[in-house]
Amino acid sequence: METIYLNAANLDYWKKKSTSNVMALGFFDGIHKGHQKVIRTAVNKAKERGVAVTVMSFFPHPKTVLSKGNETFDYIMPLTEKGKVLAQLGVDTFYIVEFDKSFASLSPEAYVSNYLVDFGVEHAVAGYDFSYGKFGAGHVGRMEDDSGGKLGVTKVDKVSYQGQKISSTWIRQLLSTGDMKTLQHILGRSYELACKWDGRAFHPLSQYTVPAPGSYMVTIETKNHPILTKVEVAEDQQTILPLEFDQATMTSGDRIAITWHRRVQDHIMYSYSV
Ligand SMILES: Cc1cc2nc3c(=O)[nH]c(=O)nc-3n(C[C@H](O)[C@H](O)[C@H](O)COP(=O)(O)O)c2cc1C
Ligand SMILES: Nc1ncnc2c1ncn2[C@@H]1O[C@H](COP(=O)(O)OP(=O)(O)OP(=O)(O)O)[C@@H](O)[C@H]1O
Repeated sequence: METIYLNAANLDYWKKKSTSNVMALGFFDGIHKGHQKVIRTAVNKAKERGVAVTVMSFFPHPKTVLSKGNETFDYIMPLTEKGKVLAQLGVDTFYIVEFDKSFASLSPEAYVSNYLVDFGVEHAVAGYDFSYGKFGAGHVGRMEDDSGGKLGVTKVDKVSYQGQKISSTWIRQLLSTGDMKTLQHILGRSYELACKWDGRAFHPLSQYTVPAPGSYMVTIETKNHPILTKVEVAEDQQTILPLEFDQATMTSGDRIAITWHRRVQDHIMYSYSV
């Protein structure tokens, strides 16, 4: 899979390089089951048509740009990780548009014309609530008209879990309460984050969100093999302490994947001597 960072300076170059494709649209933080349905729909449409499948996302998140920098934003996964998951789902090209004020102020029609039609998109796929263009005024129901009939559009219906729409916002809430079990259901996989080991504790790499402080069962990649063990997330949520494994198996400075299974019931062990 090729990853292409688009901005005003290189836009024309990449337009010329593009070929016919089916494109999935959205920010896709966390790539949960709703996102997966959008992307799989695009992959299937592209296969039917014998063209490439592309994803167009943005960076940074629109909220950080449109809130005048006042709002902090917790990313669920960095772009590199997003790219890996998209590649596994069968995406050929991953476009990341630099989301700045001038891009945000494009009219819905200008966005569809300059970023979809001009990029060889013959069919676009987005979820039922995808919005685009200045003030988020464009929505998936009018995209075909915004393109002047030049592209077809598939709108993917809402994917829910226990009656609630699966969303990146919900993932952030589950991380903030440490509910890794529900998170597993809405991601369709266990939550994973990459860390560095400093000889004493793990520290998350940037653009991951660490679950709420507490104890968790996790799988850690060590030198030789993955181990199932227990860790404690400290109050600062930047320090993850191993509770029960042989620290000699770790190599300092490594990029280590931690897969989160469940929160361990907080309890105090009393011992009595009689
Ligand atoms: C060209 C373009 C312009 C946008 N302008 C605005 C805007 O002015 N205000 C806003 O709140 N969101 C704006 N957005 C963000 C969208 O409304 C939406 O949040 C974003 O495309 C992510 O969609 P998703 O959350 O469905 O993935 C814009 C998006 C695009 C693609
Ligand atoms: N539960 C869902 N069912 C179907 N489509 C979805 C679902 N969630 C997101 N999508 C679609 O996936 C794409 C990416 O959406 P987006 O990144 O806004 O996800 P989100 O989970 O809704 O995020 P947020 O919680 O920040 O609004 C969009 O086309 C959106 O419509």
